[in-house]
Amino acid sequence: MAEPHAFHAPRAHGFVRVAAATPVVHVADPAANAEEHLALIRRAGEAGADLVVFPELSLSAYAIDDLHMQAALLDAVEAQLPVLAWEAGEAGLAAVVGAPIRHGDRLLNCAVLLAGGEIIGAVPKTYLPNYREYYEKRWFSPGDDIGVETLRIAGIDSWIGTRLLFEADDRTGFVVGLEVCEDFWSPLPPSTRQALAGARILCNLSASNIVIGKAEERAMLCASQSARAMSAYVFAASGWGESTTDLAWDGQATIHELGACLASGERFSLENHLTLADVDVDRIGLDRLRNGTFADCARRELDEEGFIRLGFRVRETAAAGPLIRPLDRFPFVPDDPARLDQDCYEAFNIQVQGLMRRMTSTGSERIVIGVSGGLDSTQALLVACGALDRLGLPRTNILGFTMPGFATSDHTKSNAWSLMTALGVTGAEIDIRPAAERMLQDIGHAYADGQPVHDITFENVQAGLRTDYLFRLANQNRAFVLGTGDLSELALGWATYGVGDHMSHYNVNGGVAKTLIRHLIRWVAARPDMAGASDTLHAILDTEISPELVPAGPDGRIQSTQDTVGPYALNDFFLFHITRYGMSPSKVAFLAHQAWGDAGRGEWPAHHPDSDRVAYDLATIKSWLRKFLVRFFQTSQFKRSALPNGPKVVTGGSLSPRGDWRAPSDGTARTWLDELDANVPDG
Ligand SMILES: Nc1ncnc2c1ncn2[C@@H]1O[C@H](COP(=O)(O)OP(=O)(O)OC[C@H]2O[C@@H]([n+]3cccc(C(=O)O)c3)[C@H](O)[C@@H]2O)[C@@H](O)[C@H]1O
Ligand SMILES: Nc1ncnc2c1ncn2[C@@H]1O[C@H](COP(=O)(O)OP(=O)(O)OP(=O)(O)O)[C@@H](O)[C@H]1O
Ligand SMILES: NC(=O)CC[C@H](N)C(=O)O
Repeated sequence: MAEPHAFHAPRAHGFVRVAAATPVVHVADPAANAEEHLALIRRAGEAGADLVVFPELSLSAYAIDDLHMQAALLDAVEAQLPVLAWEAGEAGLAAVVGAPIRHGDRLLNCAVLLAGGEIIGAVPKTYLPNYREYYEKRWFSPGDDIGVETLRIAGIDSWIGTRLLFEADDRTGFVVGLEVCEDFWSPLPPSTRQALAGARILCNLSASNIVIGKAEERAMLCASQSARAMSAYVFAASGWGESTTDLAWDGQATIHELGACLASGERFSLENHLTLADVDVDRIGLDRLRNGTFADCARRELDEEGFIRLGFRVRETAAAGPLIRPLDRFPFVPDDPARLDQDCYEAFNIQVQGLMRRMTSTGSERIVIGVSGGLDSTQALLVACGALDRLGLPRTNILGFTMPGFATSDHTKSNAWSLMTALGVTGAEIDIRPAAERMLQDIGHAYADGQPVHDITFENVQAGLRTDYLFRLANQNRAFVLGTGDLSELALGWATYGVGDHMSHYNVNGGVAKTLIRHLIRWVAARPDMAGASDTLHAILDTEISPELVPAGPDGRIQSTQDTVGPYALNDFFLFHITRYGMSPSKVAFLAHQAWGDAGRGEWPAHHPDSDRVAYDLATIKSWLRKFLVRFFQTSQFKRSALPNGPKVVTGGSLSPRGDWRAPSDGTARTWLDELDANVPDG
């Protein structure tokens, strides 16, 4: 069978497969514990893991009190380390195990990294809990004074210290920092400095007894440490089998990345198990790079002694297959209904307050808007109603104009009228066709001679005239023109420049992606005070997206936006990953294929119509991504460089030249297209 293309392996795109292990524990029985470790290391290797992390003191067990001081026990633990190191090498991964280690005349509570048949190094616990139910200082010495020292263990020379990081050979960004349980309950966890020194995967080996409410506290700490230290955080706590003399153990295992939970394992299980996730160390690196504060903090906080990186080897072959981590099909639309509700609430209020502020500062009491019966002008109109309501101004101060042109359908026009009526705004109609015919005639366009020429000029004459009317109506009514173009259209340059729908006095939609606008309209439609407009809003949601600038062809097919620019679902996916993280096109294609390659896999946002639950194969993704790259990097920046004001709304970023996105208006897409062609197969 032919080898799958390297493109299909998560590893090729900067992913590291990580496992948090929850072994069944045997009290003070290192040989039995080692058997459980061996089984889990093998299983992790079979699952394609690069790193497996065991709990604190996993070889001895944690709650064994004075047995920690028994020579036979300590010898037995040491004896298992080379055995496990060999197995880790066989499995092609790095294993981090918990062990009591003698160093000079001290006993240290250590995390030990094993790989390639070797004991690579050990990191001692810095903060030993000695309060309430904890008595660790009775047996252990804190390791905070040990920077980097040699360690003689099981007859082998290795390294020990709190200034150790571990770096996989030939795997950019696979840099590991280790800490032990209580370390991350301290106000300054050692992993913070490890991250500042370059670790992207922070591991916590824990023996954290369970009491009610504690699992949530741990998850909160993991989420916050992964966010604050801009890292992945792997937490593995002891479970079933630890002594219940005075305490109980739930075996909590979680993997977080940049504040979000990628995986969390079953608690209170009686079986050995692994919690797996693919950590995106490439994304962590990209995020650190574009956040200067991280590097500034490293410069301030790291002293001259610094950290030593110990290299280790993991398997060279890269397994293809599905990515093990949550991946949103719609990066701007959360799948969780409660989260989506919250996002809609915030987005709508950001838009409304943006407009209110501009109205109060300019003393404007009236708004002029072109109402097409399409999604964008509908959303802008709803925002305008929200702003005027909150300002205590009558909705009749919103002057809505429907302006049929050569391709306006009765359907959208009647939706525009129903909407304006239901919302109680002042509606009016201006037929732009006579003016458009006159302009086409004046400029000598073939259409004026009766020829069916529907070129860009023909389109932009209509879009331009609408804008011309709106601006003059604004002068006449002491109003300002409300813009409607959304974030996705800005990314694609899908608007008529200057004298066209590109321009307005203030645009509330410029920060909202098209895929989110749909949900915002649905969210507003569900409000009790919107009952009168709800049917129309749903009719608008069900209408195919079209500029309606070119008349339908002989087959009756209307001008479809998505037939030309590609599905907004894909374009928004590309936009998010390219602008938020600066990911390369091949990685974006890989992620898009993982998210969209199989309609039956993963979550869909609430209310997403069944008929739209489609899949895109790699060839389709590649071809639309190519078009997106040309539009985004080459042909549309000049439109974004001259953008009306409007609020940033989504975390993905805004495209305002005064905000998140500055770029030259005379760039080329070549670098991105070359990368796409070099690294993405055709199918
Ligand atoms: N880098 C640059 N710096 C300065 N100027 C640049 C430029 N690149 C092109 N230009 C000039 O810009 C002009 C082209 O831009 P522009 O006039 O905007 O025209 P263009 O982008 O060619 O066309 C507008 C497109 O937007 C679509 N549209 C319009 C209105 C509403 C909707 C909708 O459904 O949302 C869609 C419409 O179907 C059409 O495909 C040319 O005259 C060109 O010379
Ligand atoms: N027939 C029309 N009457 C009034 N205004 C229009 C008409 N067609 C377009 N416009 C104005 O031009 C803007 C741009 O048109 P466009 O087709 O992009 O937007 P839309 O129809 O509101 O939404 P969508 O692009 O989601 O279909 C509209 O939002 C609207 O303000
Ligand atoms: N093993 C430990 O370091 C346990 C202490 C930790 N603070 C806990 O609450 O679980």
